[in-house]
Parts: sequence; C-alpha cells; structure tokens
Amino acid sequence: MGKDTSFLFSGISFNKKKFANDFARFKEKEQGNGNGPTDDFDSRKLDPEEVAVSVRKRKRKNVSVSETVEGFSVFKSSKSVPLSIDEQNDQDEENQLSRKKKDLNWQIERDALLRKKHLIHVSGNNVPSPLQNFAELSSSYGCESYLLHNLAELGFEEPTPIQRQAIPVLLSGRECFACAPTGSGKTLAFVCPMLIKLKHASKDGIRAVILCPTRELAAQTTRECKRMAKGNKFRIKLMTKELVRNGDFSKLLCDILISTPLRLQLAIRKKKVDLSRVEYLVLDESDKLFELGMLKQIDSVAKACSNTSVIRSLFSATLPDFVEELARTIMHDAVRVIVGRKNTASDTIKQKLVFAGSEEGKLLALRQSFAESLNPPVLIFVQNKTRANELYEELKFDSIRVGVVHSDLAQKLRENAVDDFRAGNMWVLIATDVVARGLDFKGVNCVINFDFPDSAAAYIHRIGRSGRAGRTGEAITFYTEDDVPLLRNIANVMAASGCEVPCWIMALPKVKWRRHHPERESISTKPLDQKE
Ligand SMILES: Nc1ncnc2c1ncn2[C@@H]1O[C@H](COP(=O)(O)OP(=O)(O)OP(=O)(O)O)[C@@H](O)[C@H]1O
Repeated sequence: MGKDTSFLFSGISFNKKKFANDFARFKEKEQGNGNGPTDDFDSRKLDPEEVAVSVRKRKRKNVSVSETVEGFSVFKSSKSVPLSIDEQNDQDEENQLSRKKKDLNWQIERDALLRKKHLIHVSGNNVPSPLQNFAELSSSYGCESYLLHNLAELGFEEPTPIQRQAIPVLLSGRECFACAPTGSGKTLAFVCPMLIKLKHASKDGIRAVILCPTRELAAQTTRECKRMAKGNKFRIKLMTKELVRNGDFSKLLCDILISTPLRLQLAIRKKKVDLSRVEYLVLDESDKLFELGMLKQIDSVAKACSNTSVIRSLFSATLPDFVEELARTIMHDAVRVIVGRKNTASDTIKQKLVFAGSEEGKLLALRQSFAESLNPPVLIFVQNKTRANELYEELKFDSIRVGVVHSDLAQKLRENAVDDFRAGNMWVLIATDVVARGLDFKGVNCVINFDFPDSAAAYIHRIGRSGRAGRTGEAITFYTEDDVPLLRNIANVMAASGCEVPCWIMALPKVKWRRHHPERESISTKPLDQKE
C-alpha cells in the first residue's frame, strides 16, 4: 500500500504473513504499468490540488464539504494543506453568504419587533421593512431634502405606525391596502411616497390621482399635499367645478390631481383629462368610494388610468371584508397593512352612550350638557339635512356660536362653515355625515352623535374627528328606543377600544346592521303653524 493513502487506514495493521497470497497479488498490481484498479480508491495517489478540485466540484454539486466518506472525515487533514486562491475565494464566498444570511435574520427579527411595538400587521409577499425614522427616507429611498425639511417644520419627529409601514411598501413599487385608526396620519402615508417617486415637476401630464369622497376632504388633501411639496415645483391641482366646465388640461400643467370621483368622471367623459400616464392612484376612504353610489365613478377613473404599471393604493380607517375581497381581485401582489385591530375607533377617545328617551329628551340633554360645561370645539352629527337645519334653528339663539354644514348648502357656505369651525370662530358645528370622514379639525374636544349613526363604520369615522394625532377626545352618543336593537354593534366598537360598556348592552343579541335611518320626530320645538 502506498504511503500517500496510509492516512485512510491509520491505526489498522495489516498481517502480511497471514494474508501472504493476497499481499502478493496486491503487490503485483501496485508494481504493474500504472493501469491498476481505478475504482480502488485506497490505491490512488492523492494530490492536494486534486483534493481541492474535487472539493470544488463537490461543492458545485451542493455536496457538503464536511461530509464524511465511508465513515472517515476526508477533509479534516486538509487543514494542513495551504488554501489555493480558488479555495480561498470559495471560502470568502461562503463567509459572505453566511454573513448575508445572518444579516437577513437580524433584519427579519428587527422588523418583527418594530411591527409588534407599533401594532402593525402585514400580509403579502416580501413585505418591505418598516421605517425606523424619517431619516431612512433619504438614506434608503433617495428622498430629497425639501421633504425632510417640511416634515421637520411641521414638527413631525417620528413616523406614525401606518407611515412606518405603508411608505416603504409604496416606495418599493408595491400596491397596498391599508387600514389604520382615524387621525393616525394616513394622508402623509400616501402623499410622501408619491412625492418621492415623482421626484420633480414635469410636463408629461397628470402622473398621480388622489380620489376623496367629499369636496371638503379633497380640498384638505390638496392643502396637505402642497404643504408637503413646499420647496419643490410640483403642480398640485384640485378638480373644481370650474375646471370640469372650462379647464383645458392639455394646456394646464398638472402633476398631481385631487378630486371627488364624480367630478373626475365628468371630466373624463368630456375628454378634458388624459389619465393614461398616471403612475399613482390613491383611493382615500376607500370603503366609502366602493359603496354603490360611487362604484361606477371609481370604475371609470380606474379604467382611464390605463398605464399598466400604475400603482394603486387603498386607505381607510375601516376596511370591511367586501372591500378587501374587491381589492384582492383588482390589485397585483398587494401588501395588506393593518394598524391595531381592524375597524376599531382610536383608543384616545373616551366614548359614552346616553339614553335620551325621546327626540325632545335629546334636545334637553344637549342643552343641559352645554349649560354644565361647554368645551368647544364641539361637533354634532345628525341623520339628515332637514334635521341639521332644525337643530341649527333651535340652537342659534342659545348664545353659543353655532354653524351648520350639509350637502344642500352652496359650496361657498359649506367652505365657510368648515373654515370658521377650524379657525375657532364657531364653537359648535352641526353636520351631516358629509364631514364625518377624513376632515382634520384639530383639537375637537367632543363629538356628539345627536342621532345614532347609520353604521358601525359611520360611528368610527364620526367620533374620529376628535382624538386625532395622539390627542384625547370625547364622544357622546344619544340613543332612543328606536336605536336599542343596534346598540350592541356600537358597544362592540367601544369595548374593542377599551371603553367601559354596561353589561346589559353587551348581553343584547347581535344583529346584522342594515342602514339605520328610523323615522324620527322633528327636532323643532316651534309650533306647527310656524314651521317651514
Ligand atoms: N408623523 C406625524 N407626527 C405628528 N403628527 C402627524 C404625523 N403625520 C401626520 N400628522 C398629523 O396628524 C393629523 C391626522 O392626520 P390625517 O388627517 O392624515 O389622519 P388620517 O389617518 O387620514 O385620519 P382619518 O381616518 O380621519 O382620515 C394631522 O393633523 C397631521 O398633520
């Protein structure tokens, strides 16, 4: 046996006397012309370079290097063999791979912890990491300094949970449907990535569209967008009635267009706008937009945004299952982001239910509560326009500064009412659900549901006008016998956000909520002959 292979049998002694015949045959083969048994591994001369080549070959075939051969660790001894350049490269490659693997695991762990801390729940393939801070926008996503400067000027130190996750999702070019509590900064979550991705103003036509269910919200979003874009020359336009009538978008430069679905649909029909270059389409308050009344309008806008690489995103504080299902069928590889528990109210709002007995009882309770402590600004929601006017007529002589807003008012009056309330000139604003969604009235102390809301979602959005951006707020909901069957549904929302609810209400049977618009007695206390 050649000495080169002796390490394979170290510790084994061969009795040459006892196996003399075998030994003689073996000798013959060894001393022959070199055409010895090629399948006899023991007799082969092992050259270190050959070992290295074989290792590489084996590695390429995904065979582990530390694998043992017939019970012997063949490569243990290779420690003593100096590594060739190829070997060294292989080892470096391997080290790099294991480092990458470690980094990836660390990143996954870090992401999970951050999401857990901020109650962020995600689903989808390869969900991008949540933001640790706003600075990451520039280090990882090329955000320009004007935007970081604007964020700092507004006093936004940390991203809110929805911003932490939705911004990187959209910046990674993924579609997204997101649900986060009222007042949690969803607007910035879709405006910020849009500004970063569009980079600069261009003459290419409309590149982003934001749809909002009401004109007030569209106007507010336009303001917010402009505030964020300060220092950049983006053309950000609100679709007004005048623009639909007289605007010529072929001449009007516009990068980002904000509109209600109806106005945009009209403009599309009149061939006033070309949406074929739209890269971003946002449906804010998406569940409202997907309601029957607006679905057709949304459909025509979505079709007009014909660019196949358009990135669509859906945002709301309430995300019913039917919207999720719809979203899944129309979106590609979308990421779902939920902050907290889906369809719950903000936990900074103290919620209360008050039995008012009758319509008359509600007015009494309201006046009594104002007499005890009126802590403006207060927002009062009623069921319809008639009742909004009736309540306004009752309160306007009560020496409190009160206003009213609903969709029958002229646009200018609507705007004035909202602006006066925002500015603090008006203490109490009586409203229909037209201002229930999205409007950011800073510091509303109390929301009063004078009339029971017509759905759990309406309740969440109405009371969400207070307790915004981490502030505290209060919500009082009056109810009468007519509303008792649906009390449990509201109580569930209250309990989910940590409010106390009487046991008897939680013991009420659960009912499927249909649109709740009971016939209510008039609010007006005027004698019949003086009523309009
Ligand atoms: N990172 C931040 N830090 C502090 N405040 C913020 C931050 N982002 C947004 N805000 C402020 O929070 C408030 C609520 O934001 P926004 O209106 O976007 O909420 P929202 O989640 O869209 O609410 P809604 O569901 O009612 O539409 C605004 O006044 C906004 O300026």
